[in-house]
Parts: sequence; C-alpha cells; structure tokens
Amino acid sequence: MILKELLHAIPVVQVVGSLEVEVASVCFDSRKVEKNTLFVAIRGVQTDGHLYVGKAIALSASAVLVEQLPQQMDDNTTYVVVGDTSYALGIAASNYYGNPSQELKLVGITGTNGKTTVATLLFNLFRQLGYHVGLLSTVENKIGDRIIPATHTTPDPVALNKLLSDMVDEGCDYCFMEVSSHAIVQQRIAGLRFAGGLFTNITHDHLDFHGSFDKYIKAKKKFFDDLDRYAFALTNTDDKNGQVMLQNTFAHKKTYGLHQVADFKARVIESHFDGMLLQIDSHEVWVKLVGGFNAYNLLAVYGAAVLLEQETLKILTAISEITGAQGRFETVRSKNGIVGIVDYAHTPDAVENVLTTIKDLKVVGQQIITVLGCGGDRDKTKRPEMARVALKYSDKVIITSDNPRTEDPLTIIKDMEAGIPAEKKKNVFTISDRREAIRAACHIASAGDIVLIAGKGHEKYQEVSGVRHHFDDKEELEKTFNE
Ligand SMILES: CC(=O)N[C@H]1[C@@H](OP(=O)(O)OP(=O)(O)OC[C@H]2O[C@@H](n3ccc(=O)[nH]c3=O)[C@H](O)[C@@H]2O)O[C@H](CO)[C@@H](O)[C@@H]1O[C@H](C)C(=O)N[C@@H](C)C(=O)N[C@H](CCC(=O)O)C(=O)O
Ligand SMILES: Nc1ncnc2c1ncn2[C@@H]1O[C@H](COP(=O)(O)OP(=O)(O)OP(=O)(O)O)[C@@H](O)[C@H]1O
Ligand SMILES: N[C@H](CCC[C@H](N)C(=O)O)C(=O)O
Ligand SMILES: [Mg+2]
Repeated sequence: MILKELLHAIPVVQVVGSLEVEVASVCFDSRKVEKNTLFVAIRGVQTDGHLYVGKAIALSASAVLVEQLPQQMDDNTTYVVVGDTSYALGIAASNYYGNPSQELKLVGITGTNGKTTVATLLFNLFRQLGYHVGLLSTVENKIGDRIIPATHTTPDPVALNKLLSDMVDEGCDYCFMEVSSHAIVQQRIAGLRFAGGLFTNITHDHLDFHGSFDKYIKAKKKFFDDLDRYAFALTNTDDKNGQVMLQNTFAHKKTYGLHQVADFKARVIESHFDGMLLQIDSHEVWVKLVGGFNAYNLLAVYGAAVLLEQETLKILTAISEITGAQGRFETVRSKNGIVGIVDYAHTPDAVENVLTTIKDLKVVGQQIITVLGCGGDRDKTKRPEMARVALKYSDKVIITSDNPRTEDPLTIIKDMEAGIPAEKKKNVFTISDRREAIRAACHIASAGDIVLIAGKGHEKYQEVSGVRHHFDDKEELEKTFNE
C-alpha cells in the first residue's frame, strides 16, 4: 500500500519525505518492525515510542508517524507529524485493512460490569438467528466457531482491524465487541464505524488508570460522543450515570431499565438457581441465566436486537435458549449437595450483585462461604471494599490471592483485611494459596451450603511474580468435590 492511501482521513500537520513510499505493514512496537513498515510512535504508560524511532528505521521502516520530529533525521525515511499518534494509529490500521468495520454491523459494549456477558449473549443470539457473527471479548475472540485467543478485553488497533477484516472475509454480518475504558482513552477504537453502542453500568474500578471516578465516567462517555447519527446508543436508565452517556451523542438514543421509565422494560417474575422467568416488554420468557444483573444484561441484548431490526418473537425464543460467558455464575454440585459457584466478580459492585443473588436464592439454614482475592498491579482502592462487601453477605470469607502479578500477595491481602471491622474478624480466614483456600472452603461447607469462588471466572492461569501458571477455579472446585 502507498503511504498516502494509509493516511486518508488522518489530520496531518507536516510531512518530511515522500508520500508515495510503499508500506508493507503498520506497527507501533519497534521490536516488531519489518522491511517497509510504517512505525507509529505512541506515548505509553511505561515509555514513549518516540524513543524507538531510530531503532525502527534501523530495522528498515519506510515511514514513521510521530508527534514530534527527532533531532536526527534519515534521508530515506518519510516522517509524518500528527497531533495525536494514538488516534492516527487507529485510522491507519483501519485504512490498512480496508476499513472492515464499515463492511459489517459492529456493536460495541462498554461499562464496568457485564460487557463480556452482553457481548457473548449477543453473539450467541445472532448465531441462533442464523447469522454469521464475530465476537471480541475478554474470554476469547471468535469468528463463527473458530476461537482466536484474546490477550486484552479490547485488542490494539492493528490486531482489532485484522480480526474485523478476517470476519468480513469469512462473511460475518455482525460483530459484537467489548469496549474497555482503557481502549477508549488509548484510542484503540479510533476510526471504527459502530452500528450501535451499549452501556451496562459504571461503578468502582480502574481508578489507578483513570485517576478519578469523574475521569472514568468521561472515558466511557467518549465512546458515545464519537458515535455517528446512523448508530444507536442504548443505555441503562437505572444506572445513575446512564443518561450522562447520551448527553452529547449524535446517535439515536434509546434506554432500557427495570425500574425507571425506558424504551425497553423488564421485570423478574421468578428466580431459581437454574434460571429466571422474565417479563420483557409485555412478553413472559424463561431464561437460563440467574441474577437481577443478568435481567439487565438480557434486556440490553433484547433492546440491541430490536434496534438491529430483528423480529421480537424470534428474539425472545432465542433468548430463552442462549447461555452466557464461561466463568460467570457457573455452578458445580458436590456429591454431598454443596453448591459451588465460580464467578468473575472482581469489583465491589459485582461481588455485591453476585452475593445478593445467592442470598435471594438460598433457603434458611444454608451458609454462604466466599473465597476471594484481588489482582495485583491494579486499582488498590477496591481491595478493602471487595472484602467488606463479601463479608456483609457471607457467613464466612476466605481471603486469598487472585493474580498478584508483580506485587507481594501478602500486601494485597493486608489491603483487603483493612476492610474488615474488628468485631467481624472471627468469620474471616486468610489462606494466601488459592488452591488451599478453595479446598478449605469446601471442607468447612456442609451439605446444602454454597461456596462462591469469586474474581477469576474463566481465567485458566494465576500470575505470580510476573509468571503465569495453570490455574482454573472450576477445575479446582471439581477436583475437591470429587475427592
Ligand atoms: C495500561 C495499558 O493499557 N497498557 C497498554 C499499553 O502499554 P503501555 O502504555 O504501558 O506501553 P509502553 O510500554 O509504555 O510503550 C509505549 C509504546 O512504546 C512502544 N515500544 C516500547 C518498547 C520498545 O522497545 N519499543 C517500542 O516501540 C510500545 O509498543 C508502545 O507503543 O499499550 C500496550 C500496547 O497496546 C498494551 O499491551 C498495554 O496493555 C497492558 C498489557 C495491560 O495490561 N492493559 C490492561 C490494563 C488493559 O488494557 N485492560 C483493558 C481491560 C480493562 C477492563 O477490565 O475494563 C483491556 O482492554 O484489556
Ligand atoms: N450487568 C451487570 N451488573 C453488575 N454486575 C454484573 C453485570 N453483569 C455481570 N456482572 C458481574 O460482573 C462479573 C463480570 O462480568 P463480565 O465479565 O460480563 O464483565 P466485564 O464488563 O466484561 O468485565 P471486564 O472489565 O473484566 O472485561 C460477573 O461475573 C458478574 O459477577
Ligand atoms: N479486566 C480486569 C480483570 C481483573 C481480573 C482479576 N482476576 C484480576 O486479575 O485482577 C482488569 O484488568 O482489571
Ligand atoms: Mg470483559
């Protein structure tokens, strides 16, 4: 491809060199530069890509995209200066792959909790309706039945546009993708055309990255600000900040909710460990998911499907048959009748939702025993809150490790323990080895009790001292139950 074509729609400030040079690939990591690459210098959290321009040229990059020209320049390289290289990278990646988001209907889902669930439910629903569909999610990326492992919730712009382009080549009509707040701020979605945007909720998370709750809200809102007038923007009116998301969007505004006035309404009529009876608009439908929060997720899915012009009755029939994502409220029963639940709740709000759901479903006399840890190198302020909420709704809590990453597991555990009031300490145990913590919870439990293993859901690893070891909560639970 010629550099000039790749720069289409990018606001260029200055060019030094020829715009006619050949570009074989787009890359933002100097370590991966090959012959005739366009190297894009990104200012990151750890370092600044501008420091590696020389290295990229030494590896035969034909052009570089920068915010600032280097002091020493190479005569055989073209330098393109823009105001924001992260934004330009999104557009260049999209141009490179032939703007694939314009060739299918792309729907983005953002919010603190529920993105993977809603994206996966939409993927499953539209497949059930007979379409070719793609999915970009925390758990996995999919093109029809084909699984492409996910590294991020929202991939980087080059990987993202490559996946979309593969979906177009394989005949996908729709793609449902999670849009993380990191991705919005880092412009990973710049240059994409969305047919719709969906908001689930916003609560405490990622304050380490965004700095304040206000900035976190603004990050989510930017996704809706950037939608065009042909798209829909579907928000949760029951969330305190649901309407904020729609304040400055050009998109077609729609709402869903269980309590406030909304375009799409639902009500939970009955709840069981194996499913719920919902009233969606005026129709009653049995679903396979559990929990009030999943009533929101399913209603959001229904609303999006209606806005994508699917027939109501077909949607409701399919909704009654679909299941959600791996590691979200997955139940395992022991031989002697203990109910084990694996759930990805890793925010205070999610822990509260999953535990209130369990509390509503349990019968008198059943104890709730929760095993919970918090991730290292991530938002520290949520640690005491998660422990406090877990104890509020559980009879016993075992505080353990999640993914300590590069932190000392005991420091994380201490941060969590700070959320436990002195008089409640007798109901809390600390076992830093997660495998042992799960085993202990199962041994404390009697027939009929409920053991919740929270925080890691589908994850198949535990990251300790920067190294990932195989670990699977569900597998551990099954092993202990079968001993
Ligand atoms: C905090 C964060 O989001 N970091 C992402 C970011 O890394 P960074 O800003 O630290 O990059 P950096 O290391 O400072 O480097 C800056 C630039 O210099 C380049 N570089 C660097 C070294 C070198 O030798 N040569 C070179 O060219 C890098 O390629 C990069 O372009 O850009 C990288 C490249 O795209 C990402 O891989 C990385 O994700 C890290 C691994 C990560 O863990 N991100 C998490 C927090 C994340 O994004 N999570 C969200 C989900 C959150 C949610 O639950 O909602 C997600 O979407 O996955
Ligand atoms: N609508 C919702 N509201 C509140 N909590 C939810 C909702 N949906 C799911 N949860 C809880 O949050 C956990 C994570 O759900 P899910 O993976 O769908 O969220 P996510 O937004 O994709 O998370 P991540 O930011 O890590 O990608 C679930 O295991 C469940 O406990
Ligand atoms: N997307 C979330 C995942 C958290 C999962 C939890 N198991 C942890 O490792 O903290 C994050 O990056 O904060
Ligand atoms: Mg997710």
